[in-house]
Parts: sequence; C-alpha cells; structure tokens
Amino acid sequence: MLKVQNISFAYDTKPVLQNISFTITPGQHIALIGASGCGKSTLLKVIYGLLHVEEGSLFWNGKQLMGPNYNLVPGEENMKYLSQGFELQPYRSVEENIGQYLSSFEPELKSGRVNELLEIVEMVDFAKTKVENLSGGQKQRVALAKALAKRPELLLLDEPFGNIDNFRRSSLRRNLFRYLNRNKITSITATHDKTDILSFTDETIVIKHGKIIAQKNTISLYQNPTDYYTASLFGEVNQIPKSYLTGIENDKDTILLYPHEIKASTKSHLKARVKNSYFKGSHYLIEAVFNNTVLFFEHHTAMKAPETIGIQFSKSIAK
Ligand SMILES: Nc1ncnc2c1ncn2[C@@H]1O[C@H](COP(=O)(O)OP(=O)(O)OP(=O)(O)O)[C@@H](O)[C@H]1O
Repeated sequence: MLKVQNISFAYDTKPVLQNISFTITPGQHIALIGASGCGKSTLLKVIYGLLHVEEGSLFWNGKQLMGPNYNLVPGEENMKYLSQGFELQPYRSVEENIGQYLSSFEPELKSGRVNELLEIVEMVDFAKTKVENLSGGQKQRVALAKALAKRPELLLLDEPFGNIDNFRRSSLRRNLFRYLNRNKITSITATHDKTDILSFTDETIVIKHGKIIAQKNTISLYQNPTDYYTASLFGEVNQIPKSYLTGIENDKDTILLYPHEIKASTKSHLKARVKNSYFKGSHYLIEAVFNNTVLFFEHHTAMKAPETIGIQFSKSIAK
C-alpha cells in the first residue's frame, strides 16, 4: 500500500506540489490527470524517490520512504518509474536493454523473461536491433518492457503511450494492464489521454496548480465531473447556465454536458443556430450557438450553417 501524506514540494522557491495526500491499495490502478505543468511528473518523481521533500511523508507497505538524500542509488527498490525520456542505452540491442538488470546466472530463465516482455510490448521482431535505430514509439515500448523486467510492485508511468501510434496503442494498453492485473502490480499513470484512463484505471486523481482537487472512482468522475476543469480533461465539454433550461433567471448554477449528452431534436422548443460541422469519423461534432453560448454536440450527419435546430439535453444530468 502506498500512503502519501501532506507532501509539498518546490523547485528552489517555486512551489509545485501543495499538501498532497492519498492512499493506494495493492493492485489498484490510478490515473493522474491535470493540465500541462500542474505537477504530475513531479509527483511521480517524488514518489519514486528522485526528489527530496522537506514537507510530508511517504510510506510503502507501512515503511517510510526516505528519498534521495538517504538512498545510495536513486529510486525506490520496489518501484519503477517510466519517465518521458526513456533512459535506454542506445548502442545496445533491445533485448540487452530489457535484460540489463536481470540476473545472468540462469541464461535460459533470463532469455525466457526477456521474450515474455518483448511479447507484451510487441517488439519480438526487434530483439537484436540496436536501440539507436528505433523510432520514438518503439523506444517507448522497450523502456516499458525494461521497467517491468524486475517485477516492480508499483509502476509509475509518465505518459506511457505518448509516442505510440493509435494502431499499437490500444493493444499495448490491453497487454500491459492484463499483465499488471495478472501480476498484481499497482500502477499510477500520468496522462493527458482519456483512453488511457477510462477502461484501465480504478481511480482518478485530478491535480490543479499542484493540489488534488478530486479523487474518485474513474467512471463516476467521468459521469459526474466535479467541475469544468475536471470534465475538460476528459475531452470537449459544454458548461451551460441552468437558467437557460429552467427559465429561472436567478439560477446561477451551471451544468456540464459532454457533446454526446446533447442531441438534435425536431420536437424541442430549445433552439440553437449551427455554426460549423466537424467530421469525426463515427459522427460529426456540431458547433452551435444556444442563447449566446457556444455549444458542441454530436450528430450522425453534417449540419449546414446557419440552420436553426432544436436541441435536447440528457435528462440524467439536466435535472
Ligand atoms: N527541474 C525543474 N526545475 C524547475 N522547475 C521545474 C523542473 N521540472 C519541472 N518544473 C516546473 O514544475 C512545474 C510542474 O512540472 P511537471 O513536469 O511536474 O508538470 P506535468 O503536470 O507533469 O506537465 P506535463 O503534463 O506537461 O508533463 C512546471 O511549472 C515546470 O515548469
């Protein structure tokens, strides 16, 4: 179990993390989301023991982690941190990199383990290739395999699929989380990509300006985002004054609706004017103006500007 207790951290005098506390139970997968520069990587580095904190404490399975001022080798023994810069050895092969810290005492065991990892990251064909000759996405996959090699108990992933094309990304994510679940490895993933989060993480922690503003079951947080900032980390979102729907002028509340929660409806008395249609593959994203507010919703066909259309809001949210 990881316990992060009242951690604050500053680079020189610049405060980055403020009073961060949370607990993760064994085997849980946590997503860490927040705008660029909010402190996600810094938090992962603090947990892994690369940055010394003056304020707050960290515990792993009840034992206090003392950080870089106490450890001879930077980084906690039971953890692995996959940084955004992959830290591989460019002149050595993929298999040498993955097996770098594995014992060579039993060569067959070692090569079996390296092969298992190559399969997880779909790099079997590149086992003998020198890392310097790989693409950015391939290097990221090797770095992931290397991070898994010594069976960490806690895996800290910083934008782990950032350089990987969509074609591989989905299968890689599935392979990785299947492996983590099978081996009961706890994980924290810092990411900007909601597809990294929704299917794979149990809980999501939202960071804004170095503070935790929400920690919740991932699906509940997506379905009932606590605020506009949180909702927008999951994708496009509309913030609509409730008064537009209720007609009560002094109703200052707003509601948050994703584009798929608004529909065109010929029966609706709520009218919007179409501004643009954007082709999204499976649907069009329609930009329209409703009571002077720009909103986005999904539709199966394009709509022509400046057509006036009726719109309907998802009942579950627009109470
Ligand atoms: N070594 C450093 N020295 C000084 N300031 C730093 C250092 N590393 C990061 N920062 C600053 O700390 C803040 C948090 O950075 P961090 O990398 O943790 O953000 P992040 O949320 O991971 O961002 P991104 O999503 O863009 O990776 C930023 O303002 C950044 O400029």
